Amino acid sequence: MFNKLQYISQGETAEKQLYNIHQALDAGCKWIQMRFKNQTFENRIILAEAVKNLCEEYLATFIVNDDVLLAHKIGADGVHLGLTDMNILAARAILGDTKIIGATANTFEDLLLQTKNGCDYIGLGPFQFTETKEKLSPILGAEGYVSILNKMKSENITTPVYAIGGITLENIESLMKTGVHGIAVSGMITKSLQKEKLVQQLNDKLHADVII
Ligand SMILES: Cc1ncc(COP(=O)(O)OP(=O)(O)O)c(N)n1
Ligand SMILES: Cc1nc(C(=O)O)sc1CCOP(=O)(O)O
Ligand SMILES: [Mg+2]
Repeated sequence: MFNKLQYISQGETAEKQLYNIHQALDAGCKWIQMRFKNQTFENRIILAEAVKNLCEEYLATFIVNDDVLLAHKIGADGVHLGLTDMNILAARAILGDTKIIGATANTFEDLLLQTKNGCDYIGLGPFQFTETKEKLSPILGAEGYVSILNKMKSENITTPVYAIGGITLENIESLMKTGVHGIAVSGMITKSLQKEKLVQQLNDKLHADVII
């Protein structure tokens, strides 16, 4: 089963991205999504190669945001695709069955479509406002997760769901109670001055027994 904590990278330059990813790995993150927007393919491939090597060294899973062809070219562990990115079926045809394909959802209808198309996990959000992403979909709040996760249960959909968007340490308990498998975070880890302690605290909360 997938790790319960996914770190999504930040950084205006390739150097800053690599630094942030290295810090997250040193702090104990075992799943990295490289999110490096508005860059040339060449810049992204240079960074992706370096991140792939680093993740191999740290025995971490490495997925690429948005770009199926880049993920395929460098042999990443997978991709994360949003509602306006490449379709999951098309991505599966390129990457095959062994690679991870994550998909974004904001509603139960999105989730139904993405799971029918065979994604491996869902990134469901945003939980709350975040400055990390522009053009956010409507905010779900804890109630949104309860409603969507309950519908999933009644339809016997078992694809793991990751909560995303503005998540802080204080939110984890209530989010885990909704039945999500884990969380995907960017700002919280990137900005932390005590990353190792934070990742330990996150993992403790993510692995605590919750009564749903
Ligand atoms: C785990 C996870 N969930 C959701 C997203 C958002 O993907 P997308 O909607 O394609 O937006 P961008 O990240 O591409 O701006 C994600 N990246 N990861
Ligand atoms: C990349 C992304 N996607 C979102 C969605 O709702 O689909 S929210 C988001 C940003 C996640 O970063 P942070 O933890 O800093 O808020
Ligand atoms: Mg995208």
